[in-house]
This record gives sequence, C-alpha cells and structure tokens, in this order.
Amino acid sequence: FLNAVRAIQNHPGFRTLFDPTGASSFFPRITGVSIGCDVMFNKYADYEAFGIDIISSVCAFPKVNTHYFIADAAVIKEIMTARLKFPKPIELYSLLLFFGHNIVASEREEWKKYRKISAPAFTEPNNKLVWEETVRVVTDLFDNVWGNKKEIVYDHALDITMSLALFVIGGAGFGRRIGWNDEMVAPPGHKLTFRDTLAAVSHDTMLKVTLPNWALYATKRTRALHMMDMINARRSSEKKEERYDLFSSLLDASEGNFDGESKLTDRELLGNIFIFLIAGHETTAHTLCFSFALLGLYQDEQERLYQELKKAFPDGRTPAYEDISKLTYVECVMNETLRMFPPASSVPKYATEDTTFVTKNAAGENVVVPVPAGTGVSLHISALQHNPRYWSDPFEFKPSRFLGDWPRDAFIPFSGGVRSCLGRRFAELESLVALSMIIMRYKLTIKPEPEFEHETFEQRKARILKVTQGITITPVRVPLVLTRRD
Ligand code: HEM
Repeated sequence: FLNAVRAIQNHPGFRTLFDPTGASSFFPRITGVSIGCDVMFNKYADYEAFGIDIISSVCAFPKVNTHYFIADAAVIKEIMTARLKFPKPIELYSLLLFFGHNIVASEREEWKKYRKISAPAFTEPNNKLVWEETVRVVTDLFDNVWGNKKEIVYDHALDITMSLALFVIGGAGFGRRIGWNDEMVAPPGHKLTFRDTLAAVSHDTMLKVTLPNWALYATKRTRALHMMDMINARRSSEKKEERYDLFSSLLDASEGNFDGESKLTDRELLGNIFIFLIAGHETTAHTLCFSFALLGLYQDEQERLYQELKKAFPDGRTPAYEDISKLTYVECVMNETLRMFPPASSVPKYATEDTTFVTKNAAGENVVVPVPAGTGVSLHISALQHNPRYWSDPFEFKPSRFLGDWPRDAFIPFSGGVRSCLGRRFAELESLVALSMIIMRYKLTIKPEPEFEHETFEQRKARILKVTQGITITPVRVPLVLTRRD
C-alpha cells in the first residue's frame, strides 16, 4: 500500500480500505474505509477540497489499487483520444454481458468489429425515423392519453418519459410500434408482450444485482427466446422491405460482408441488440425527466423556450425533421440538462503503460501527476461539467450559456473520441422533438403539495433535483402538473 502511495508521489486524494470501483461505490462514504457514491454525487466538491482537478485514490482491498478521478478537460481529451493507451477495464462491464458480447462491453478487435457492423445503423435514414417515431409517440400521448384535459398531474414525471423513450426505441430501434393504449396481451405462444419484453430487459441489469442466478437465468431465457423469435421472423420474412430501424440495419449488416469481418453469431447479435435498448432507453428517459424538472423550477427559462418556439412555429404546427435548425434554444435546454445531469456521471479507463498527466493546482501552477501502468482513471463527467474553471455559476440552470462560445472540451455527456456514444444523434433528436411538442402545448409546473408549502426555492430545488445512483443517474421524484396553453 505504501509503495503504491509512493509510486504516485502521494498525489492528493483518498486513502481507503476498499476499492472505489467495487460494490462500495453504491453506498455512502465512510472516511478511511470507502469513497462511496459521494464522489459521483458531490460533483466538483472533492476537487475543490483537495485543490486540484485530478484526485487520487489508493485502496488496500481486495488488492492494492491506484485510481485517479479526473475533472481536467485537457487531460480527459488526451485520454479519450488515446484508445490503446487508455482502454476500458472490461471487467467492470461484466453486468452488460448479460445477453451476449456487445459493443459497449468490449475492447480492441472485438469492439472494432461490433462498431463497424453497428455504425451503419445510426445514419441519416435512422435519424429521420427517430424523429418520425417520436412525433408519432407524442401525438398518440396527446390524442389518446391526455386528450382534452386542461390539467394533467403526475406524481413522478419519469412515468411519462420512461414509456415515451421505450416506445420510441420500440419503433425506431426494433421496428415494432407500440401505442400508449395497446392491449397488454401476449401473442400466442409467448408469455410476454413485446412491450413487456423491452421494459423488462432494460431493467434486467439492476435485477442482476438483486436476483439469485437461477431466477435470473429463467427471466433472461424467456426474454432471449422472445428476441430470437423476432430475429428469426425477420430473417425468414419473404418480403424484404426497406426498413431503417436499428434492428433491421444490424441484421442486414451482420449478414453482409464487412471487409472480411466474420459475421455476428446469434448470441452476438442478441447481445448488441439488447445493448442498444439498455444504452438508449433509461439515458434518454432520465434526461427528459430532468429537463421537465428544471423547466418546472425555472419558469422564466420555460417561458423563454416557449416564446422561441412560438416565434419559430407561429401556426403551432409540429416541427418537421427539416426544421432542426429552428430548434436552437431547445438544444440549449437539452445541453444544459445534460451538463447538470449527465446520465453516465463517469466513464472508466485504465493506463496500459507508465505515463504522466499535467494538471493545475488551485494556485494555477502546473503539477505533474505520475501514472503507473495499470492505474484506473475515471473521466469524471459530472465534476468536469461543474468545474468553475470552465463554467460560471455551474449549479445554475442557464441554457443560454450554450448560445455563444462555450467550452466544448468540458462538455462530454456522450463521452468522446472513437468510443463516444453511437446513439448520440438518436437521443438528441428524440429529446428535441419530444420537448418541443410538449412545451408548445403544455405549461409545466411543479405539483403543489401541502407538506412542502413553506419551502424556499433552494429547498424545492434540492428536493426536485434529488438523484439516486442506478445504472445511470436517476431522478428520485419529480411531481409535475401539465396545463394546456390554449
Ligand atoms: C441522453 C442519452 C445518452 C447518453 C447521455 C449516452 C451516453 C453514453 C456514454 C457516456 C457512452 C460511453 C460509455 C462508456 O464508454 O462506457 C455511451 C456509449 C454508447 N451509447 Fe450512448 N448515451 C445516450 C443514448 C444512447 C442511445 C439512444 C443509444 C442507442 C440507441 C446509445 C448507444 C450507445 C452505444 C452503442 C455506445 C457504445 C459505443 C462504443 O463503445 O463504441 N446511447 N453512451
């Protein structure tokens, strides 16, 4: 342990009993024992306390291990652009190998193959499909769920956004349209409806933590069988129509010849299809929910957004895919939401060789940080995006900061470099059109509740923006009222 501390020249940071990336990262901090989840929730506070943008951690169990948490934009950029020098620690992603090997939980040649096969699924035709599917899902919500009601009340806005994101990925991801009022009856020979299968799969990663293996195997097998049926039905379909959902594109691509790459096995196909669902459902749903919470709290910002939309669409029509350039302020709102609440608060890598980083201390002096081979490094997205060196008033919701010149290297909710998010455009387009449509028609306010009648704005903000750590950062409870504007 002392040798490890010496090897990093006692760089400022935590010295603990337990590994910061292990199970202890789900529990609160115990000084000297574990760093806990606080390092993720505290945003920039730990860096402020240690007076530097890279903090170290050396732990003793299960083995002596050194790790750096990083909130320095230049160093993070250096790491993201050197994929071979700083690969992913794949063992931390074992939860995601649940249904088979896949693009998120792989490295080197295996990852290259998956990325080459998957990337064509995320191009222009799918972007347009994402837009159209989102319009369809939100219109269905307006017409068939909210109807003519003047006021709609939700105890938690996540109830809207989890379904919305699920139905969009059902259509634009799997070519299976799901309606808000669809009958919940499973097709003959199946235990689950397609909607149940999707919903259940995206929660399986958390189940894995709680269920014993035998129970998990049973649930996993049912879902895998259902998806295999879908794959086989699509493969044997006589009619090969042009389809742009991710599922069809991946299926086509996996059957095509990719510069000598071997085709995907069924299990790899399943693993990659599932990962699109896991990567694409909760992330977007939570982001939309946080944007509702922020707009409900900051009424002046919501009014500005509404006025911008009214100016761009005076006749109140639904924005078309070709109207993207008119949605600048909606994009600012989404960026500001992702800055404050990046669903993945940190991305892990490790150093394959001895190297050094150079960062600055609180006095603005250069500090050389030794990085022995094998050291873990966390690209600490939420700390970087709250670092006052790059962002003024980092805890304030100010979408207009994205209008002028802003520090692009200090904004990485989708990670960066060659391992950046493949679904970025998917998520952005879905959020842009869903938020625009909802704000054009409804005013969002935080639901008044008698027990919170006397709270200050700061207390309300703390309550509404409270998060918990799931697979991604999760809003705890956003009680919301939607009031029709006309
Ligand atoms: C707001 C929404 C989203 C956010 C903030 C987000 C964020 C991220 C981040 C931080 C990574 C890097 C993870 C790592 O290195 O471990 C990532 C990777 C990935 N994301 Fe997303 N994501 C979002 C939505 C989506 C959607 C909608 C899809 C697909 C439908 C998707 C598919 C992927 C894939 C396939 C990767 C792996 C890329 C690779 O390793 O080559 N994501 N995402």
